[in-house]
Amino acid sequence: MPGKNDGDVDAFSQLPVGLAIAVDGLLAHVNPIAQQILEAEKPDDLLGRSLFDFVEPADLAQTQSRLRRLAVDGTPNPPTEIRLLSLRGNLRVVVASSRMYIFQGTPALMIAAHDMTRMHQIHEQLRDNEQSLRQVFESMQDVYYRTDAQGVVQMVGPGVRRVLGYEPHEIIGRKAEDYYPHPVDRDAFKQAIRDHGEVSDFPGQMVRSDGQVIDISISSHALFDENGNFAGVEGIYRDVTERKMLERELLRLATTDPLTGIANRRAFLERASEHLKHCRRYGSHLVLIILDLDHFKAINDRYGHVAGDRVLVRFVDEAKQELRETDLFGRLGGEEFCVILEQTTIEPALKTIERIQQRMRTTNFEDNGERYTVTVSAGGTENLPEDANIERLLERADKALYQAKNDGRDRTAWYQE
Ligand SMILES: Nc1nc2c(ncn2[C@@H]2O[C@H](COP(=O)(O)OP(=O)(O)OP(=O)(O)O)[C@@H](O)[C@H]2O)c(=O)[nH]1
Repeated sequence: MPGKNDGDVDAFSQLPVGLAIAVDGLLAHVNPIAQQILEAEKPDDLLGRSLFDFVEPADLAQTQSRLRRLAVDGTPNPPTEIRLLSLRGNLRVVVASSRMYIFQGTPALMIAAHDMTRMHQIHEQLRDNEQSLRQVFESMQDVYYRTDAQGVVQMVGPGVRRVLGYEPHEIIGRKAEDYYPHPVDRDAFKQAIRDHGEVSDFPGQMVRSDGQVIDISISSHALFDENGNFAGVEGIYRDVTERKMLERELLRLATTDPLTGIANRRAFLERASEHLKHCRRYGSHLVLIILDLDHFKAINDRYGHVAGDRVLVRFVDEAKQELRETDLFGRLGGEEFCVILEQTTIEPALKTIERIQQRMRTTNFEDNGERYTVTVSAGGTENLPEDANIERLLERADKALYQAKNDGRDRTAWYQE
């Protein structure tokens, strides 16, 4: 016998939602979309079966209690997310609401369900993607950051904890330049961004929360608003302190004489050439002197190579006592050294060298139970306007040194035309 609402069923069936009617908990009617949701080929596959056969076990208790409540007080259930299992065993996510209904004269339950499975899958996927992105972001060695046009930090990644020792919220809202020990570094960075719109591996330094200054490398680009106005900078920076330390150490090893710690031949000649260029530009004076230990071969032969090394190291220490920080001092090789005294003339230079020679005359060495001293000969020259390179001065100083050796050693000779 048709019930008073039965005429509606056909109309409901046209709705773009899944519709199911259950009498005594058993499915009595399903529309095509409900069929689709539950992956049934024909209504008969579903009719007569319990509603709860299709509810995912985890959602079963809650669904049963909601439907029981509806049967008691008759108030329609608001839309709620429920997980279903289709006939093929696939998980379907629906948002369902239910109400009482009279079906063929019998009290029944009408359930309308909106299929959210695809949406749910997209959400899950997005959540997974977001989680992986967050993980990447969290474990990133670099610090992501974004500033506004005034250089105020708008966003900073969690890497800042490791690199600068601050929590991201402590940095956000502050000026990026507050963390630069040298304002010129920040100025150079801003200029590069202005000139090129981006920088890659740009060097700089920052101060950590514990006060330690670290070396950083920045790769960033300028941001612009919709009107094309400069709106800030976005990019990453990374801590390169260790790399810089290694680079400095490599440079030190490449430019230092390992025995005495002063400049090696190559580094000395490079710096000497710079000095000469500077003197030529400003018409200033410099004096170049080669210092050579006397009869050094005999020291090695008599007391051994290690004793010879000790003499070389001691000589450098003694000479340094008489030289100024600004004087250039290097080892040309073997027992041959070179000094460049800037902005000076022969007279004061001679006095400096004489003091070095005097120190060596009074420095006693003791090996194999014997005490001995080592003397030093020197040959010097001044720069001339026509000196185009440092080799010219070295040649002249070498000739003067030869003269000093010939004249009896332990003395200084000056180059004469
Ligand atoms: N112990 C030591 N000896 C070195 C080193 N480099 C070079 N020599 C030695 O220094 C000696 C230099 O000898 P020579 O060039 O003949 O000069 P010299 O004996 O000082 O004689 P004059 O310069 O004419 O006074 C050689 O025996 C080299 O083997 C070094 O790093 N350590």
